[in-house]
Amino acid sequence: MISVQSLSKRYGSQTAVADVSFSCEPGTITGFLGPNGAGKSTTVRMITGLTRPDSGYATVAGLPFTQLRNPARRVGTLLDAAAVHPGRTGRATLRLTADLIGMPPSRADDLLEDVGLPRGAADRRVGTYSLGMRQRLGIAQAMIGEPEVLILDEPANGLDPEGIAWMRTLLRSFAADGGTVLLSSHLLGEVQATVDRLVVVGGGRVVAAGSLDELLSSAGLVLRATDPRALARVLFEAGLPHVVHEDGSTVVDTSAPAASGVDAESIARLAASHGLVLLELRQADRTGIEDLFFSVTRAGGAPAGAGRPAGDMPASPAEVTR
Ligand SMILES: Nc1ncnc2c1ncn2[C@@H]1O[C@H](COP(=O)(O)OP(=O)(O)OP(=O)(O)O)[C@@H](O)[C@H]1O
Repeated sequence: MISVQSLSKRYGSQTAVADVSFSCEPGTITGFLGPNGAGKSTTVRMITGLTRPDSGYATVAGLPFTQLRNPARRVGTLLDAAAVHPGRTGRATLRLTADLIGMPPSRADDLLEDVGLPRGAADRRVGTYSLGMRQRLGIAQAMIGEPEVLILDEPANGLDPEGIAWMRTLLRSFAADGGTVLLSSHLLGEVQATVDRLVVVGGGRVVAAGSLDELLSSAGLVLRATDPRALARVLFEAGLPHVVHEDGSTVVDTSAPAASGVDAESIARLAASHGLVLLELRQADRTGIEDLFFSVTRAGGAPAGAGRPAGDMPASPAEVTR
């Protein structure tokens, strides 16, 4: 469990993080998204005790990070994969960490295999590693203490598509075993395929938060019927806000209060009850998370320091900050 309560941080006149709150539950992967300079790293550094907040606090596994005894046994962190001694081998690096936190050397050897750094690579000096290999080593280091929480800053950086798929499987299995994951990333597609929940920041503030399904489905439902005009009439009579597009599709705005509780099934039943044949019925997530990302960061992502409160944002379907 990670709990972040009203964290704020300024550097001189620059607001890096302003009143950020969210929580990450066991068994879930939370994506922490935002454009460059949005305040992700500063927030992660405050959660992990590396940066002191001006106000607010964060707890991990029930305590402020700095108060955890042997924190690596509770919380695994990957904040900078480059911050590893280049002269040591991958195996020596992991064995040293294992020794420091009271884990057996065999744990290091097992993890090297698990993260895809077999003997040949594990016994080479880290200085010769590619960025993707360093990320794999960094993930192994984060997991070596068998923690219950993982906090990873841009872990997919430098991984090839096979590596990204591997990491996704690894994190999903960690969460399936009850682990909590906070994953900061600007790789929108990667986040979409991996996380259950999203916290999106812009200009140091949370501009959207919620489950992935909730945030994506807030774009609405796309319908296509054999008789689009009859469909529009039925939707109008049902009081459901909708837009008919030139290509013949109709989008029902399920984020509107009048459409509260409306989902694909209720729309399908409504159409069927009027004898309408639907050729298509799906969430309006064609551009998916990318659309969400740009809409919320445009809306709330004033440059850090501009001090624009989240409440000033134009109403947007993605505005479900809780
Ligand atoms: N040590 C520092 N001193 C001064 N300003 C800082 C410091 N650290 C961060 N900032 C500023 O705070 C803001 C947020 O930075 P932060 O690194 O947290 O963003 P980010 O979302 O992690 O960005 P990126 O994706 O580029 O890493 C930026 O405007 C940055 O310039």
